Amino acid sequence: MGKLNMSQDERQELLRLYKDLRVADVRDGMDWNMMHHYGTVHHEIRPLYRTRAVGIAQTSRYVPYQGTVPKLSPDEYTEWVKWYYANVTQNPGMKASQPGDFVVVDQSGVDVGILGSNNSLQYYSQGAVGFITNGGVRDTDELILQEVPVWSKFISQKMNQGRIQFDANDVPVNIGGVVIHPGDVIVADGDGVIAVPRQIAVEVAKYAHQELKNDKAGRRRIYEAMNRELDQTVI
Ligand SMILES: O=C([O-])CC(=O)C(=O)O
Ligand SMILES: [Mg+2]
Repeated sequence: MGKLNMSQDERQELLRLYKDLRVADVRDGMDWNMMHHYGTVHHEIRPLYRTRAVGIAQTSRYVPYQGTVPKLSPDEYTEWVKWYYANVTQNPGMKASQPGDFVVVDQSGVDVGILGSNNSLQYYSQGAVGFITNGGVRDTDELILQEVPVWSKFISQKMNQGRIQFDANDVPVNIGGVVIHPGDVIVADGDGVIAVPRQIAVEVAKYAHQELKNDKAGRRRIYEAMNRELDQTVI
């Protein structure tokens, strides 16, 4: 698969349209486009902490390691791990290409913490806005401290070597029952993750905003009746 063919104009427009939408609004916008069956990533994929992120999918896929681990001394193993990360797993793998990327990782169910506090911070510093994997994350205390927004299926203590290998970048991947294509819009918050196919993203945003607007007005009336101080969710 080649590089994503998306103009900067389209990218900026999609990011602008989705910036303030809640996952629930986007869900509604999909329903309003007869996409009831699609977009919602399985609810077992959860945020590490309460946060939100909106970005454009940058995908990569990993599969179980098909080789064997040679019998090595600990010092030889240090070298082997370097070789493994440079050639089999991380370095040829996930990346952030540009600001606004949502890093989407299909790790084929392998029990490793493919995302940790180091690699995710690196991609975050390069402009990635969020991370989702259908597998594990590790270094979770630091991920929370660093405020890197991550959604995952589980926490895993394990490193990659001997367990998982890189397969492909920029391909459609199955994340929690949704095929996420490079260029799809990803919205994630405390309610989980939803992916909007790029082809319908403008239409979906239109009706998502309709729902958000109605919801704000309705809750604002209740706030006022309660004499409750208004916050940014109702103004
Ligand atoms: O090294 C890894 O594969 C994942 C990790 O712990 C990190 O990036 O901090
Ligand atoms: Mg680490």
